[in-house]
Amino acid sequence: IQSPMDFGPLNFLQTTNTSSLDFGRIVFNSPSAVLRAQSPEEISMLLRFLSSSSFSKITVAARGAGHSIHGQAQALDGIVIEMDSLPSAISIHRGAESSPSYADVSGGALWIQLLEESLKFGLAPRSWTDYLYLTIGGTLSNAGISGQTFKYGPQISNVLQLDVVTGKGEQVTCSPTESSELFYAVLGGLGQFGIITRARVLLQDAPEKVKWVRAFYDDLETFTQDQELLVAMPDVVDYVEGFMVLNEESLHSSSIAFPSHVEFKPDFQHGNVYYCIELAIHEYQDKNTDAEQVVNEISKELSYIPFHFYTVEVSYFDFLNRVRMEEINLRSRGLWEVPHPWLNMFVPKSGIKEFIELLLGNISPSDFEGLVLVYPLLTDKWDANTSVVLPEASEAAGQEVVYIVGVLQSADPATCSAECLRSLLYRHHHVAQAAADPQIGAKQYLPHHPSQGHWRDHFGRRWDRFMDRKARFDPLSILSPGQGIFPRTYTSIST
Ligand SMILES: Cc1cc2nc3c(=O)[nH]c(=O)nc-3n(C[C@H](O)[C@H](O)[C@H](O)COP(=O)(O)OP(=O)(O)OC[C@H]3O[C@@H](n4cnc5c(N)ncnc54)[C@H](O)[C@@H]3O)c2cc1C
Repeated sequence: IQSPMDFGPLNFLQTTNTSSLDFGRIVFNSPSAVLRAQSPEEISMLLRFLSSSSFSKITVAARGAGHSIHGQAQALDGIVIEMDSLPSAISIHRGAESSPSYADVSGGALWIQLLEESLKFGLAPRSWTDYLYLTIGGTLSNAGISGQTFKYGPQISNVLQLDVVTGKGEQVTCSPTESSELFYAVLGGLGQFGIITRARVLLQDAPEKVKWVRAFYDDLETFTQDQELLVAMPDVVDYVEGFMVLNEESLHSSSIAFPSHVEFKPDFQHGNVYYCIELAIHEYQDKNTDAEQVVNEISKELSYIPFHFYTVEVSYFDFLNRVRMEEINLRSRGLWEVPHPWLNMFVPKSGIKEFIELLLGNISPSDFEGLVLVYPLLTDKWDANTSVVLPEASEAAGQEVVYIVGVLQSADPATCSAECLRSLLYRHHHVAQAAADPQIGAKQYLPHHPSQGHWRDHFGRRWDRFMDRKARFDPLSILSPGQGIFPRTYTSIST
């Protein structure tokens, strides 16, 4: 950028503390300028200018909360738009008989803000992420998954309408019936087709309380069988997740938000690994629900290690905001702002055993720092028109169980040097590559790939559609360069 004045009335900052930083702390690409946009019109003005200037090589990344791992919201020598500068503009609409309740909310607002606002009306979104300090636009650009996904689908299955500024600078309102190609492209679209400035998110009645259960297992097969039993009961169960218990520390750190004394004392010698199922049942004061009884009945159906079944009751807000407690704890120990070489994979049910073996062969369970999440999703709750790709075998088979495995590892520089971090990244890359083999048939969630060839493999038979959508909505490849999918094109287009 020669001078900020080149862009007329837009006010640029040279840089901010956050524009080259993300949660991963692995990639630090500096932009040339930062726009703290005040309105979608400013974003549109910038993108219109860039796509009509034939000399421009400048790229643009929307930055939500910057909770990516590999610089996906960064723009080397380009422009970062910090989306938190837009007014959060949350408005709640209560539905009548046949029309659903929904919220209109800025793409730059955080899910926690939407939760706080909607709870004032006794309403809340149906589908969540585990952590709420992420933006609406950031998670909708990926999928947005958590323990409710088996029941309601990912967050991208719970959106009625979007306002988007395309790579050409056009401001478009889109939905399943209006500019539907753009609507589906943007959902799970990795920021490649447009910038989400407003989303209309489905709401439902919020429960007051939640019965939150943890049950422990000493073998993978029983653990996954019980998880699959639970996701087959969407009428009674509201949330299902699970995690691996690899060492004492992982047992302790995962229990911070769970207010119960857990008596479980596993023996980690001889390479033993344990598992924990987490489930929740909503409690509504004004509906005739007896969550306690539901929990009792469910406990009879499950095959956990005898007696290691723990129940607590917490407010719905505290339940949804549980990871915040872990964040506060980790921050107090200086362990939040450290590198995070995370790997997330969708693994078909048929390959989960082999995948866990592969993973265990490539991590060191005794000193693993962080959490490994393992829980099932049901593919029929995902819309194949969106840009997310699930494992292809599962897509073909209609309703099917796919596991999400989240290797949420921390690399504290005090114990893990730069060399150690490189080695963790290398091992995760190796796991991702080996698991993509048809034998397991896994695909990355929140994907990160080193070359366009890898991206082509990632998208598989959906690659042509992804490219067509790019040509249509961001033909100069201006948007989200940090994903590393398309190189910037310099020729101008007529708009
Ligand atoms: C502690 C933690 C917990 C997490 N838990 C979960 C979880 O439970 N489930 C889950 O699904 N994910 C989870 N994630 C991952 C998270 O959903 C993604 O990293 C998501 O991208 C974060 O949103 P963000 O606002 O920080 O996005 P950013 O990192 O800022 O951006 C991500 C990508 O989206 C683009 N983008 C950002 N805003 C917009 C917009 N408005 N319009 C278009 N493109 C945009 C960016 O350019 C970038 O390419 C977690 C991450 C962390 C760090």
